Amino acid sequence: MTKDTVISATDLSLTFQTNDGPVHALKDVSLNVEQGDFVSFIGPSGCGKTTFLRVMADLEHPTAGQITVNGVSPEDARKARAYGYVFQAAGLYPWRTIGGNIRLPLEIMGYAKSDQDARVKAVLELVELSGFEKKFPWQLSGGMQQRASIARALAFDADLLLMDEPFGALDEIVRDHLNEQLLDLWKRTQKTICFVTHSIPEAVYLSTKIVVMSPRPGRIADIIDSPLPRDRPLDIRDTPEFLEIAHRVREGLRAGHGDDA
Ligand SMILES: Nc1ncnc2c1ncn2[C@@H]1O[C@H](COP(=O)(O)OP(=O)(O)OP(=O)(O)O)[C@@H](O)[C@H]1O
Repeated sequence: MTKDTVISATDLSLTFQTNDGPVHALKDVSLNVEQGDFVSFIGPSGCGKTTFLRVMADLEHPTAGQITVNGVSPEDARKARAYGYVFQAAGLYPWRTIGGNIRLPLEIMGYAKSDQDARVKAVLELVELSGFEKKFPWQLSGGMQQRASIARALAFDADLLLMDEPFGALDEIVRDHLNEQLLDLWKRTQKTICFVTHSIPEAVYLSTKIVVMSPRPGRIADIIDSPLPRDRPLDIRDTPEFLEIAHRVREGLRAGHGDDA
């Protein structure tokens, strides 16, 4: 672990006790995420991707092993507002404007009105939604709503962004556009991003590191450090380098699937 290590997990396991017996959601997971990394977690349904993100966010507690976030426990990191969390659904309150939705956590935390105004303006610019502050969520497209939810997660200006399949429900063209915008935002802000996805092209296009996970129990099947440059036009997806990484991800997924593939 270096001074720039944001997430450090060692032999992390989490077993849920259910009526049907124990569910091993994570088993002996070890991973380091460094400052400025864009890390994607990819794997079949139920392999523990969301659980891992929730452990980072102190929303679940590991049953074995260690994890630190910015060098401290997830609980202390949460209290220090070390991360923003973006959910699969935008989850905006329909009776609040876009600005009002972004402002809500700042209001709850008691930020001064002038500070709230400045932060709302800044994050709307970051996600290219300036001018939409007074609109209601239903007046925006699905992609724009998801950008608003990213803006809300950025409101505290945390260096770490945890994103749980934020674009999964969007069509491919919108998703391509949001992927480009997210890469641009990541480069401009130099944030560290942990991103859950089911899509191989999305994982390869976005990431500096791809974590391939396998189910039953949730383990890491492969960690791929991407050789792609940080500047990535969308058509990089047609290059042999890109296709080679995508192939390795697919192989990792296949190997992890075992006999029931
Ligand atoms: N609170 C819980 N209680 C019991 N079991 C749970 C709980 N949360 C998750 N699980 C189980 O843990 C395993 C991992 O779930 P998790 O949601 O982390 O997977 P995932 O990889 O994110 O799946 P998906 O891609 O479908 O979102 C699954 O078998 C799931 O049913």
